Amino acid sequence: MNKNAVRRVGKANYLARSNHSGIDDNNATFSALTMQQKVPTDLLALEPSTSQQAESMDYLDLPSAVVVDGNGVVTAPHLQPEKDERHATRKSTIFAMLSLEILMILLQHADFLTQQKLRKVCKYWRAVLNLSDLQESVWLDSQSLIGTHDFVAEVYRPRQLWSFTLPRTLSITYNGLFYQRKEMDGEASRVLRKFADRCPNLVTLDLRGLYLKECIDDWNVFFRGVPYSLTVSASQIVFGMLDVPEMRNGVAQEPMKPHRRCRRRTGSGPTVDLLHAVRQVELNPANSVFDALRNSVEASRLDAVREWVEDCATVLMKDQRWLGFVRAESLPSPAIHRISSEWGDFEVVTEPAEVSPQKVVNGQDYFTLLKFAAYILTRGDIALPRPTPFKFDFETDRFYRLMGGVSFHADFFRRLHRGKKVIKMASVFLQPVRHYSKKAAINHVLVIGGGLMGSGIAQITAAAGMKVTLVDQSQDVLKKAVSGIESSLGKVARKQFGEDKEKADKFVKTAVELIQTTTDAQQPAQFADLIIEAIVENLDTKKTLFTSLDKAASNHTIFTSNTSSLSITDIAAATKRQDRFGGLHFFSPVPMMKLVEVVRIEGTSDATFDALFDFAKKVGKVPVACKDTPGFIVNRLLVPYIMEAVRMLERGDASAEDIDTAMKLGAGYPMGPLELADFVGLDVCKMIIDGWHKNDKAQPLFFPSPMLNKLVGEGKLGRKSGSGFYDYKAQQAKQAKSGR
Ligand SMILES: CCCCCCCCCCCCC[C@H](O)CC(=O)SCCNC(=O)CCNC(=O)[C@H](O)C(C)(C)COP(=O)(O)OP(=O)(O)OC[C@H]1O[C@@H](n2cnc3c(N)ncnc32)[C@H](O)[C@@H]1OP(=O)(O)O
Ligand SMILES: NC(=O)c1ccc[n+]([C@@H]2O[C@H](COP(=O)([O-])OP(=O)(O)OC[C@H]3O[C@@H](n4cnc5c(N)ncnc54)[C@H](O)[C@@H]3O)[C@@H](O)[C@H]2O)c1
Repeated sequence: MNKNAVRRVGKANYLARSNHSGIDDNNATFSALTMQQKVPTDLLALEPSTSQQAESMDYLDLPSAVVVDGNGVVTAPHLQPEKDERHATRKSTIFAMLSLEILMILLQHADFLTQQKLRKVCKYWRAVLNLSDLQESVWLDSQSLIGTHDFVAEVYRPRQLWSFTLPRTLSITYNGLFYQRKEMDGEASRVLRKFADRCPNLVTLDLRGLYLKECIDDWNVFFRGVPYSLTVSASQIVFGMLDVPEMRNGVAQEPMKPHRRCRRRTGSGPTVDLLHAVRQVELNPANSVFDALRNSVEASRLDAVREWVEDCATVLMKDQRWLGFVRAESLPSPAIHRISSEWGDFEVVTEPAEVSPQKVVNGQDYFTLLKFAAYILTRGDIALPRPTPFKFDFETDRFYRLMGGVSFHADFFRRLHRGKKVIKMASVFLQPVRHYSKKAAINHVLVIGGGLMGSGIAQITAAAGMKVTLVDQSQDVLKKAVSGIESSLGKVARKQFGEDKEKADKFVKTAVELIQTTTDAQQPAQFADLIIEAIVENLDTKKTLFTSLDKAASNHTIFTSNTSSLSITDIAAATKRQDRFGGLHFFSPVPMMKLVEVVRIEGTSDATFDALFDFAKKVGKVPVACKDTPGFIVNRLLVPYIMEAVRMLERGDASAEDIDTAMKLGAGYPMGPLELADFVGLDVCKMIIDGWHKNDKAQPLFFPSPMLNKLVGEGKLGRKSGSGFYDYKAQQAKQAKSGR
């Protein structure tokens, strides 16, 4: 480890001064803490505020944790990860930019203060976020991003940005971008979109800066994918930022003015904070939602809080506010205009804010919020609302949903640092979060295997509006798959839109455009929310694939296999993500068969199972729940049935045609058993039966079939190869000619 990596600083100098955000009290904070608490003397504190300092600190070399207030990072562009080759190999390095305030809290509660004990910090941090792998979390305090969008775009290239493989968390404090609103249109919003694309499990965005209308559009884009979040952040109703005017009946009698300390500066600062205060305040103490909450918390009626949480959808509907980003309370608009004309570098947008009186927050309000959040965090038994109660209505922009995650803005702590109380509260906050995220959002699906099943799965997934990456071993197979998908989508479109060719074409085009193909599964695995494996029915091959995917994929990614006959448990054993593993057994032809068996192994978490169930519904299927028993439900019955038909044929008891006709007309099956075996693929049938035979040699039902083996040996795999029990060549040639 580089000697310079850890700087042991003197007591009076724990952290460099934070020169952003209009608050210069970090040293004061630390002094206060030093007096009150046993503050360490060998604290690792990296907050390089000059590039010189930053250079000497070389945090990329740290073994397990880096605590950097992002402010410093901007001044040290030479620390761009990609410029440092070591970065690429240093997977064990945690490049976490924790906010200074959180660090302070950690310091109070983690007696970690030696380099060796840094892991303890990680533990705490993990506890806060319930991250299973801190290595993949990045805390971006992007106050630092002010005026540095190029830098950001440069540094956080998709392949380089670790947060792109985040399991669940990326926190972006986004106020800086407000100040630089002109840039917001271009580079920054491009970067933002990338974040949003790549971090569908984004937990918290504190978008203080997204005040401007054009920013709000970005905001929309941003939040489409945010599944888990309750943001509690009223902090920007800032103490010390405003000269508080006389209030009558809760209404400011004159426009608020920026505090003299907070005159215009060249960084993020009061403008941002002030506007945040008027525009984007979550759980705003001035609203009735907050009152209800406060009353409950203060009266220690925790059940009422629970009710409140569970009921918040209703409350919000009634109040026409959003939880999380509650529709803003607003300062009296003259105040906005005044500030606007004084500071003059931003546009005032009054829409869609509702104008209503703004109360000034007092310390008690903060505590209430803090208590509330701490309570939510620490009560594992609270059933936090699932997304469903929140009508996630893109049309009306009600896009924010309350779910399992809770995030604080660090300003809670900043503002309260003087009281011991906050430390106490923070200790509550730091309790492990047991009940964290619920269901994963599935926006990007990686389908591996572009054969019969994989291409069908890719088709229906894209048709349902999700991004798909389809992987197979050769470009030829992929080309064939895409052309098959196009033609199959054409049939669906014809059925759906009849004569309306324009609509039909658009439907096909939109879906096809959502499908990308590649022969490399590793790269897209980093960005997928769900992986569906539909490759050859061979346990070793599947395990090899999953082992490599487990390394490449993001932590949050759910893995599934579409296996017909193998044990999902056996396949999942190749990975370290038993909780995010399950079976998704589709039926052939995928676009037409309505069933999906959702298979649960012992380790499958509820969240995973729910997400898979939901996914099946989202792609238009009817899911059924299955245990991981051989053949699940359908194949347990289907395999013996088809097998008996093949043996009947082998014995010469009846012809293929008669067996099939008999079962169609006598038992009402849409296809006869041999037709079906051809349809499924005789190689698939053989692999199933061979596998089961291997597992249970004595079971006569599973004895190999010479006829099946012969056909497969001759490359007669059924429909897909042009012949099997039947010959399809003539039929296929006819279809090709007629274009059907
Ligand atoms: C001794 C050792 C032996 C070993 C044996 C071991 C065997 C083990 C076998 C187990 C295999 C398991 C495999 C797997 O795990 C599980 C399975 O998938 S099992 C297979 C399940 N599938 C079936 O059972 C299919 C049964 N067949 C049907 O239901 C129908 O035949 C059909 C496939 C739905 C087709 O219906 P038809 O009416 O016949 O077909 P049409 O061609 O007329 O089409 C009807 C209608 O649909 C439209 N259409 C056609 N294709 C598509 C498409 N791709 N997408 C969308 N729409 C499509 C078509 O245009 C028609 O529309 P319409 O004209 O009606 O408007
Ligand atoms: N055929 C069915 O009716 C059916 C139904 C349900 C489930 N399944 C299951 O789905 C899976 C796929 O079946 P199918 O019928 O689509 O088979 P298929 O032979 O049509 O397709 C398999 C595809 O996987 C590709 N492949 C093989 N190894 C690969 C790898 N390591 N990486 C990427 N691609 C790879 C092959 O090139 C091939 O294109 C099997 O597990 C099968 O048991 C099949």
